[in-house]
Amino acid sequence: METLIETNDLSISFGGQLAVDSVNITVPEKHFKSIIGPNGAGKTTFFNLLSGQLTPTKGTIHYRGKDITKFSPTKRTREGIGRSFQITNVFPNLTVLENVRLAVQSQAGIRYQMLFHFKKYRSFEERALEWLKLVLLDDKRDSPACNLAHGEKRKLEIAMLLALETDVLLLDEPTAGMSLEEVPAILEVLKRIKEQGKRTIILIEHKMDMILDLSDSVMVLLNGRLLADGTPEEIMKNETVQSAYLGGHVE
Ligand SMILES: Nc1ncnc2c1ncn2[C@@H]1O[C@H](COP(=O)(O)OP(=O)(O)OP(=O)(O)O)[C@@H](O)[C@H]1O
Repeated sequence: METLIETNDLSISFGGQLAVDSVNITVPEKHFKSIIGPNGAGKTTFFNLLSGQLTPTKGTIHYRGKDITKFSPTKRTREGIGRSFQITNVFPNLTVLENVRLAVQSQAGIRYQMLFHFKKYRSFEERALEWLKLVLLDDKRDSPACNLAHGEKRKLEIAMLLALETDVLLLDEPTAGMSLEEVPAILEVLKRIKEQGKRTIILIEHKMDMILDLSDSVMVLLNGRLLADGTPEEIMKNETVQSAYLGGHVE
């Protein structure tokens, strides 16, 4: 598989403190990589470096062999790296379907065109419905977005991200703030996206047990440094990971 993303010596410091410290990773195409680590380990900062919200103090990021270290978030999305919150905010009074349709239109590059042919509009809507089906939210297609439960809103965000058709999906804790009942539905959505076999997924997740099955690899950050990077089995067996992050209590 072709390497999609490669970081070299990637580092950023805030006020002299290294939040991400010389991280080297490679992510192949169609790979599912999870990032774990305790609070303050640097996971979100690392994500912000990948998506372009932050510029590194040192090091580089390559995407398909191209140096994108200085690219803006918008330019990175155009290149193929999508992150859910880069999407224009969900419009609360529009329906679920309309929100996704707008994301489809945006991907087609006609966001600012007020009038277009009805047939084209229908094809955008059909495409939007496909994304809604993939995230198991098509039954809510006509609900205003503001009426969705928290878990459903996260599904909507994922559908809108999918609609941008980027090769890479950066998902920052999709289950955050969810009730226990809502978590399996998001897991199912992630599984479906993975099974489609089209995207490379990089995911931050605190609920480690839930992502082990899905992940091709797991990277562990601690104090900004890459403590380990390997298959879920390797990570679970890794003694440094067990003592440093898991407190030695891995079943
Ligand atoms: N903009 C910033 N300015 C100063 N320090 C920052 C900034 N962003 C992050 N940090 C610091 O960098 C370190 C890593 O934070 P980060 O949010 O990336 O960790 P995290 O692993 O995502 O944590 P959590 O699991 O709690 O979200 C922390 O010490 C944090 O205080």
